[in-house]
Amino acid sequence: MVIQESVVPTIFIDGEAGTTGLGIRQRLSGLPEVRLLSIPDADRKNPAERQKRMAEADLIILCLPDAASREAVALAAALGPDAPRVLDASTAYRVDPDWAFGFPELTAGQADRIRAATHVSNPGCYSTGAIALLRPLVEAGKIAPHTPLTINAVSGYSGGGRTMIEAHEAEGGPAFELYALGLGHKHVPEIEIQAGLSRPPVFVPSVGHFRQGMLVSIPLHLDTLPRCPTAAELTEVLAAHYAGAHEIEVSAEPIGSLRPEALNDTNRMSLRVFSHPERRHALLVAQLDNLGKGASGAAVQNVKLMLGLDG
Ligand SMILES: NC(=O)C1=CN([C@@H]2O[C@H](COP(=O)(O)OP(=O)(O)OC[C@H]3O[C@@H](n4cnc5c(N)ncnc54)[C@H](OP(=O)(O)O)[C@@H]3O)[C@@H](O)[C@H]2O)C=CC1
Ligand SMILES: CC(=O)N[C@@H](CCC(=O)OP(=O)(O)O)C(=O)O
Repeated sequence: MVIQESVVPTIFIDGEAGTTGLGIRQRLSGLPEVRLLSIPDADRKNPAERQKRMAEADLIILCLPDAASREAVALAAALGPDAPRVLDASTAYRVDPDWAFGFPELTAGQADRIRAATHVSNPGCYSTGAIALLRPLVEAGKIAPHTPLTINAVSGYSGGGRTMIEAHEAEGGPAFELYALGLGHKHVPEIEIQAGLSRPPVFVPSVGHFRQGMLVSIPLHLDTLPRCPTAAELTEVLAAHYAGAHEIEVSAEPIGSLRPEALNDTNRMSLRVFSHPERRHALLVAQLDNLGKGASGAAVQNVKLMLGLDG
């Protein structure tokens, strides 16, 4: 394809040297439809140099800690009419009503909201799995919004960014650990709001000594849900909701175990419903790459929507 230089949209990734930034850069570098601006390593934390690149960009992607993201948004806004559009990978704006939530498969019209938005917030990795499982079931009336829910999840250590990667790879981290045991993990608000719940779920994340990959699981007592649905009914709702979604598959394959790493280096997510019908127990499970559909892959999906490259 021959693309005229003048119409090629320009992107600046603020935080391109970090885990998520690098993943986005690698994915976008294969796209001839965009031009990537870069910043010398010595300047990557220099606000004036970053702002100079923002002024040249049509879209900036922020792959920074929350506080630095907020600073970057202010740097971009200060450009006034020349301000670029913003896609933020941090937690800072995921429940801000002025930002579009960057999960195109969330609900009808969400992809169009992302296409039209000036400010888009990329979902968190755990949140992506939990919201993908819950939102269609809440919308279909299978799970009542006030249902007391618990979400268990395990992530590879790359979910903790450079610091956790270095700790696990240099010093050898724990084989497995529960964390966020104050039960105040930063993803709870976005899961509650974007899944359409009216009661915050108990969220129990954990990290294992493997680089990437993730499982998010939600146990259900089916007889506490409206009209006691079967697992097959829950699967049908999910399958219908994601029927046209390229990155999300709903599997009914009968398997007895699941590994977090199965979808590594893809942008895909698999959703499953397991059950014990006599006990009326079910388990919803999402399997994804925390660095793929959980971060950089999702960001590139949003970039394509924002720049009209998804056709
Ligand atoms: N890892 C994951 O699975 C996911 C991460 N995210 C989110 O993406 C964002 C980035 O995370 P991740 O890539 O994992 O983290 P990393 O720590 O790997 O990368 C963050 C990058 O930002 C740089 N940075 C920090 N402060 C500034 C600043 N003031 N100005 C410019 N650059 C700065 C860091 O530099 P230095 O290292 O030198 O401090 C580093 O290169 C976070 O908000 C995270 O919550 C979202 C989904 C999943
Ligand atoms: C293992 C690990 O530490 N994971 C990170 C979540 C990473 C992620 O996807 O979330 P954000 O985009 O919201 O940072 C954590 O629990 O804080």
